[in-house]
Amino acid sequence: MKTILSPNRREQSATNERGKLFSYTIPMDPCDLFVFYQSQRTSSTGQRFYWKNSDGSFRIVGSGIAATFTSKSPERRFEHIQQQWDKLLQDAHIENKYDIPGTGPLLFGGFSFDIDQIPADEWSSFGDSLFYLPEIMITCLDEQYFLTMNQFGALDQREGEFLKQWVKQMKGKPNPFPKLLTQKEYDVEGWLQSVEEVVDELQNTDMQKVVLARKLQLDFAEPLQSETIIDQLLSEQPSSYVFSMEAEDSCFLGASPERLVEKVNQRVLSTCLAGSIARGKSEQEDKKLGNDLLHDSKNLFEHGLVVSMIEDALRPFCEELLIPNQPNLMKKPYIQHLYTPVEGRAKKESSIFAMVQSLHPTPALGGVPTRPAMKMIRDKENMDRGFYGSPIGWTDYRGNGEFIVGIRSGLTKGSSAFLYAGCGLVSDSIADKELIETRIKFQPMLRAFGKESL
Ligand SMILES: C=C(O[C@H]1C=CC=C(C(=O)O)[C@@H]1O)C(=O)O
Ligand SMILES: [Mg+2]
Repeated sequence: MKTILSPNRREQSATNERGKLFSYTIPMDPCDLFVFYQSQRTSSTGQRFYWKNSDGSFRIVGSGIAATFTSKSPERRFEHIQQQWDKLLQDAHIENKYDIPGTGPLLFGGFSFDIDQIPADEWSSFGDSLFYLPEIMITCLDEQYFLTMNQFGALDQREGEFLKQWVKQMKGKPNPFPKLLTQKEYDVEGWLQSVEEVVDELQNTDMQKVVLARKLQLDFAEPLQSETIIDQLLSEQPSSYVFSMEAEDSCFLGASPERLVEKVNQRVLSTCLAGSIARGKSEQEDKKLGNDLLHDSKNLFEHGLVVSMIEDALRPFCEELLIPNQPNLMKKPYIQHLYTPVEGRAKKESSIFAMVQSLHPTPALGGVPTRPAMKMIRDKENMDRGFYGSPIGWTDYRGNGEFIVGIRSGLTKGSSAFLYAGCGLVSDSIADKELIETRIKFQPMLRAFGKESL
């Protein structure tokens, strides 16, 4: 079981009990949220987050931490975060005239993949659950911009006006990458061996699927700055979610194609994503590969398990749930996936945290059945996934929110970076093919770190 939390973090957690929250939201002129993130480097490194949804219609950036939320009881972390959040909101003073999701007090953060894995040093700043209520936040929904300020103790509203003027004048480009010194692909032979052992289990037991991941390490000559990587992700992965969450000297970031769950008022959206193939070099080859994927029994099985699980997990929270019978293709640079969109109408009392808890991990990252698959991952992967493959996202004080699955992602810590990629193993998986699939999945993050390929 993990017990992390630096003294610094514990102190910040205590601010939750420090008194009344004052939160205040005002509209503002259009600005570049990413430039704002950059501009906060000197004042707030380690305390920033950035989020862009897949079509770019919703973006948020946060800087400074008004309160940190963690849970002392890993088994009950989802409820604990929710309880602390509800408690804080109970007597908060909120001034927000705008009925816009993602404005006003908002929590941004995520959960680790597996509370029972032995924690790795590189993830020490994140723990099992970590959420921030930002001091300053800019929200952009459909090109409408809002500034939210959160503070314990009365807020001087003139600060907001001052900040708005200041944001208007911001400019800048991120620094270039520091020099790459070494690159390490962890024990490929050992990983292939683990894949074969897992496949053997899948052929000889009731287990149907296990997702096995691996990691790469890159070491640079100087500390990494998260904005350098986000800048690359924003230009190279425009149709993915782009996210970053800093914690002390670390940052978890990536460009994920996979929504776990979105809830706005009662509308619920989720995504079943599993089954993969490369992109073609020509349009014709690309079409052929896509078509092969749509008819490939191994990939269809890998995908179908995700659809059934998501359906079962969301059903109790929804009055209505719509799921197509056949998957589509989702095409991203380097990769195409089998994709089934899910749409539902939430029951009035359904909370996004409860849905996240029930969905995590889907068989796109865990396996079927979940518990034995998680044990298998713990035993065979030889690493701590940390926040890789986990729910990361936001929820506002009105209960709207969105969480994605933190894949196509990596962690920076000082001058090192750790990149992660996994693949869904089923009984007819072939180890070498799965290795190639993980190589394709590393590609976007490698490029974001200035590397062409492995
Ligand atoms: C585990 C990852 O991808 C998942 C999501 C989509 C397709 C997958 C697959 O085909 O294996 C994986 O289940 C990853 O990108 O690290
Ligand atoms: Mg796969």
